[in-house]
Amino acid sequence: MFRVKAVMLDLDGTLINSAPEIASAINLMLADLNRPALPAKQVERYIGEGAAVLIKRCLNSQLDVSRLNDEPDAALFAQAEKLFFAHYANNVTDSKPYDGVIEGLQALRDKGLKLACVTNKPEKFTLPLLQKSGLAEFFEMVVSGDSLPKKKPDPIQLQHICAKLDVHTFEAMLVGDSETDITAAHAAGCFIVTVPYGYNQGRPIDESTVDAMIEDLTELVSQDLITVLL
Ligand SMILES: O=C(O)COP(=O)(O)O
Ligand SMILES: [Mg+2]
Repeated sequence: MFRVKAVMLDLDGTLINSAPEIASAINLMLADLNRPALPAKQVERYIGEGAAVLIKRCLNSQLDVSRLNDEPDAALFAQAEKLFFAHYANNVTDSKPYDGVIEGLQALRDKGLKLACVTNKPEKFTLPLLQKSGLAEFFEMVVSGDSLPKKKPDPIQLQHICAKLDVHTFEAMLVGDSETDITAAHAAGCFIVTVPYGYNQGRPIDESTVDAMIEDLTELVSQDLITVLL
């Protein structure tokens, strides 16, 4: 049982199953660059540290795995980023929430918790996606990957949200799907709960690094994991 005033929720892989649309936009980008398409599951493994890291990994995917995060040629990267952003703008709002998300958010809000969305996704994609999927109304705050000078795994987004919501970080919980979320939550000093269905670079979550694991968002309330601090 965790005593909190606020719950922060990751977006890609926690609230929304965005990998299929991200993979198709990536493959349209690669086609424009005359490069071979990547399997959607491979693109999914590159998600989690923002658009720039995703694009770099896709451009480096033919190289030895140890060079996945190398800096590609700057002109090539700039061209790829422009193409990816243009293609992703066309399908970003097609992505859908996972089962249990709407019900889970409703139950958290009904308990009187303050809710915020924290994502490494750029803001120009985050906001339309939240609007179109019907999730925007649940959040008092949304902090995207380019809203602040740094993003997860840095704790700055979580610290910023807690300061704005007027809660201590130890009175807040992050619900996420990846080691990026776990590292950020540990650094901020908030609780971390994970879902198993998202994008953790192809690895299962290490249970010993989290406060709890849930199958879907409804379990936060149905399993009595949260007590609301007054
Ligand atoms: O855009 C990403 O890299 C991942 O976004 P997330 O932080 O919502 O999982
Ligand atoms: Mg995520």
